[in-house]
Amino acid sequence: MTTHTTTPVLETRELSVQFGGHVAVNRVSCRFDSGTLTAIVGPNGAGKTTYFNLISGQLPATEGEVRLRGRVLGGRSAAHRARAGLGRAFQLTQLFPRLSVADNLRLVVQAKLGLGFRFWQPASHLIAVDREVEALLERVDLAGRAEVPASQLSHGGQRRLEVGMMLALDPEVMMFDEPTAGMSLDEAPVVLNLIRSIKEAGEKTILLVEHKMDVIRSLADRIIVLNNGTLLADGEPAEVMSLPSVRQAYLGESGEGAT
Ligand SMILES: Nc1ncnc2c1ncn2[C@@H]1O[C@H](COP(=O)(O)OP(=O)(O)OP(=O)(O)O)[C@@H](O)[C@H]1O
Repeated sequence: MTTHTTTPVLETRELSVQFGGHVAVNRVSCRFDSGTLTAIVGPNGAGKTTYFNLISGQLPATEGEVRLRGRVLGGRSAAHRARAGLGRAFQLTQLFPRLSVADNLRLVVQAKLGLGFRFWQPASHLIAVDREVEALLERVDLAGRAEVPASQLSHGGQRRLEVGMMLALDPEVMMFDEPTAGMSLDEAPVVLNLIRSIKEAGEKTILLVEHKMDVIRSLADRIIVLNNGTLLADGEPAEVMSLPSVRQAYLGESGEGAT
């Protein structure tokens, strides 16, 4: 049995949720450390997004706990968990569609800096906010679209803006649920390179739900495999993906997509 001497950044213990008679996530215990990127994989309906929802507080657990730096988050709301350091790039639910791209980011930056939404601010605060917004626009490759309403961005642009909003919060834990889904071939690398650079900086704990094997191979230090809500395997990517039980469950008996 592995013994752990340090407190992980994030931990789930026996985390479970049941919908009616169906156990969608079943006693999943996992630890996630700083500077690591863990891919959460599994077949459709395995419980990946539900596991994310339990961690981020979108969904209350039936049993078990989520701990951030050792502290049980209990029934804390998603907003509380975000403030505590659990960030998630949502799927287009956080944007203010009529506000410009820059203003969407500005709202988050102001909230993060504790400036709220007061109209009158010292000039030094406004300059700091503008600088931060400009840097974020560059990072998500939206500098050229800064004044466009968020609703007019492409799907991929909106998803990049959401990533920017999560970066603006600068949470300790960053959760990405299929971050390149629906993106064009030239948009996806922007997000993948961004995730890679965050990982290489080594300060964040990154969780990634992803189906694409090439993305997983290029980014993940570790894979956890869910199947029918249960943790099937946990370890180094090549090793885990070669396990017969994983190939059977995740890739199907044909082994399609295994390479
Ligand atoms: N709110 C809910 N009410 C009832 N059942 C739910 C709810 N949310 C998820 N489920 C069920 O829980 C199971 C896990 O769903 P989940 O979306 O987490 O799977 P997933 O691994 O993310 O799948 P996919 O790869 O297709 O996105 C599925 O059987 C799903 O139908």
